[in-house]
Amino acid sequence: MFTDPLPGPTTGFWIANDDIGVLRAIEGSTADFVGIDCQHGIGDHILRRMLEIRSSVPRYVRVADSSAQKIGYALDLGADGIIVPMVNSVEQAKMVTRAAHYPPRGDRSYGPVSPWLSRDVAELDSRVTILVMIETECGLRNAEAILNVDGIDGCYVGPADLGISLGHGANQFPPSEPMRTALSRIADAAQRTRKVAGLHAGDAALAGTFRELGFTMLTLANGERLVSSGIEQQLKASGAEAHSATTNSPY
Ligand SMILES: C[C@H](O)CC(=O)C(=O)O
Repeated sequence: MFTDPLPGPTTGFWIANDDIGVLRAIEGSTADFVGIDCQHGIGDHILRRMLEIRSSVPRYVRVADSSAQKIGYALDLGADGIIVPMVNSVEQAKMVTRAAHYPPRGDRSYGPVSPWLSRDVAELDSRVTILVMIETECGLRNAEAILNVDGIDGCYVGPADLGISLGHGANQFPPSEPMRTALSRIADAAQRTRKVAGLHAGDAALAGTFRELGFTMLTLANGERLVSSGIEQQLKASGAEAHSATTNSPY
């Protein structure tokens, strides 16, 4: 849960497959957070192993959908927060907060799993951060009202999905002019509602551009791309021929 004053600029990475080693490397770095992708990336089965060891780097799980089952499962395993895809309305945002909190705030079912998790309901309830993904034309229209929902800590924008929904295409790295306008609207809505504005920057070199638009919480790359660029860098440093298959992927 983010409290006022909101955190300053933060930078994180995604884990999109079963790279527990890369996850531990990110957790041992100065990254501010890690996103674990259970929507397009890894399946739920590996999540338990990923979260069974405590980390001082917050781990936000992107759940597959906004169902109470997916949200409860990630939190029971010890996610510090959830990133919920495709949140388009106030009603959906309210359902998400209810699924993430125990009564009286919500209707989450009790079942902490990871050994290091507290068994105290109030303590468990207070550690949950909720980020909703604004990534459709409808979500953009309702962004301010969604962010205003009590219990929503902020938004996280998926530029590819938002670009597709607005008819500008998936490749928004760097963002086109109409995309910049849309992104500014979301960042401004977050500022007005005193919530965090997050976004996938897709490239470390674009971090400054997105920070200027008002996004404070950025992800730069996923584990596969981190490993890939590390391999390329090592080969180059040794004087060997260096190229990599995935370095140019936006995730
Ligand atoms: C890292 C994410 O997959 C970004 C995303 O969801 C997007 O639509 O862009």
